[in-house]
Amino acid sequence: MSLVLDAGALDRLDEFEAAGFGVPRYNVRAMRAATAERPSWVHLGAGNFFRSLHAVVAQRMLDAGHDTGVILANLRDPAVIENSRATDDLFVNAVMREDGSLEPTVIASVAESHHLGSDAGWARVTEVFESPSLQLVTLTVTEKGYIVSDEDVARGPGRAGGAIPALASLLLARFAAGAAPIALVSTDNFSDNGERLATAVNRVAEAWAADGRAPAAFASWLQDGSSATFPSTMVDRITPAPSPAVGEALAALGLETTRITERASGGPLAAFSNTEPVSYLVLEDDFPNGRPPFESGGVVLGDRETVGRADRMKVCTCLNPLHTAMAVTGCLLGFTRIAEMMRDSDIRRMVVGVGAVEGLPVVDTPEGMDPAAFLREVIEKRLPNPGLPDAPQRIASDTSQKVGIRFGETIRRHVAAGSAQSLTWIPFAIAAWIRYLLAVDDQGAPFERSPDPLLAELDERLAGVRFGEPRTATAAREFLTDASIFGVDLVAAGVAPTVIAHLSSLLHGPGAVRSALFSLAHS
Ligand SMILES: NC(=O)c1ccc[n+]([C@@H]2O[C@H](COP(=O)([O-])OP(=O)(O)OC[C@H]3O[C@@H](n4cnc5c(N)ncnc54)[C@H](O)[C@@H]3O)[C@@H](O)[C@H]2O)c1
Ligand SMILES: O=P(O)(O)OC[C@@H](O)[C@@H](O)[C@H](O)[C@H](O)CO
Repeated sequence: MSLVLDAGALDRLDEFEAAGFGVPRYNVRAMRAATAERPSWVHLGAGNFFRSLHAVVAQRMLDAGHDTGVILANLRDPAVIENSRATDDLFVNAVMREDGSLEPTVIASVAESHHLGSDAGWARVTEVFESPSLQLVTLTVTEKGYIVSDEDVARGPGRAGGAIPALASLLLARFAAGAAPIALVSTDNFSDNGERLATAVNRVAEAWAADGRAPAAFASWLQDGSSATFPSTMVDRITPAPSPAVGEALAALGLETTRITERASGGPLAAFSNTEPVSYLVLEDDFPNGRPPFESGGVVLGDRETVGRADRMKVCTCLNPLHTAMAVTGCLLGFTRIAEMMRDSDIRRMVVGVGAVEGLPVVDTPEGMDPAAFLREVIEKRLPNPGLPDAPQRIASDTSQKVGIRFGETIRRHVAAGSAQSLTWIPFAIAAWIRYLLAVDDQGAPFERSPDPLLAELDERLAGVRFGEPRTATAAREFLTDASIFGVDLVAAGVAPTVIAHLSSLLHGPGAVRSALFSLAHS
């Protein structure tokens, strides 16, 4: 049977079901009409993670009887929304089980999708923001998406700038249209992501209010604590970019729409997402205009403290620091799959060292969760999942935006506990990142680094550190004082000497990364 995701697919869902695909249990057309009339949820940042987490949560709520879906908006590349519309905003979410089998589901919870760079898209999303029924906006715009440039602020309201000024402009329209309350929900991988979003949006609103581009009352409205809220979240589901192998497995089930294209702005686009079985969405329950019935979508709701602890457990201790350490060493050692790296005993020891030995002793325990059990599941099941096509190269993207979040909190806690000087695996991971930045792999061959907004600046700052010259490791000392990168001044924290010692070993020449890793793993 040949299964095609197109405008007629909604009439052929029985064929998808017969071929083994999960299908929506609700009337998709009725959901779209209800959403157009009473929009409730907008998502900004139409990436893979949205498809495998938010859209799945929305589908579960719809299956359980909720009647409105998600309005998807993307700012940057028009191809992202063109890709969504090409399949009538339908896609397949393929869950890759640890036994190698596949669980595909047709997801239909995206009611509309809009490119914010087009007149029509901006007008429709503005209209949605003006609607009193809108309850929340979620974001996955990557860590760098929260950077607000001075030019963005100077440009004033409109859609030309980055994600945060665009969001502030849409909120200004909401304020002008009656100022109904709203929750603004960051679902990017920061600890305390609610606060981070609030800081970014408020900075823009205050600057516009100060130079008369927005009423002063707009900035106060955003900050009064009850009109606009910024709930914290913990989000978790390892979602690699769509992989050709998963596309082939879906094609074997009869799906025709499995082509993967490369977007001009980088990254693949497909009519499917691929992800793991485990997922967590923990939300601070602070929605001033009401909220969808998230409980029926499998979401855990809690207070700020609970969510913050869950988030720090995952982002600062039990998952993302392991990922970052694996990403940079994996790229240096020539790996292209995380699961394969987990079969390497030295790398496994590094992962245990970063998470269990150095992270767990200073982690906060979130209510109802056990960090040691969470970490065990990450190390024993999730990272080694052979079906999950995750790559160190994906995870290495934007490391400059993440290294402080991944390691800074743990280092600060060790400083407070007086144990910072005993750290060795985290300093090794930081040294490996600097070694990675030299763009020479462990064989001595050049490799292409993953995108990162600071690459050019980092090259300049680390120009004195040279492959094959271990003594140049000390040239990184000044860089290690930069708390805006590392979340803490590593020299003041007493961690810099260990980083420099590791970096010196890593700079010895071909084979030095493997040999330093081996020595540390066996010390
Ligand atoms: N993929 C995962 O496993 C995963 C899991 C947990 C959390 N997250 C969070 O979700 C984010 C996105 O992950 P993804 O897998 O969807 O990535 P992706 O590359 O598939 O999508 C990234 C999205 O962010 C937008 N974007 C990129 N740079 C931007 C910028 N400077 N300003 C505004 N928007 C920008 C893109 O247009 C796209 O919509 C991550 O950075 C992370 O914070 C991802
Ligand atoms: O998405 P980033 O860039 O913040 O980090 C890369 C990965 O560590 C991340 O995407 C994980 O897969 C995810 O956090 C798992 O929930």
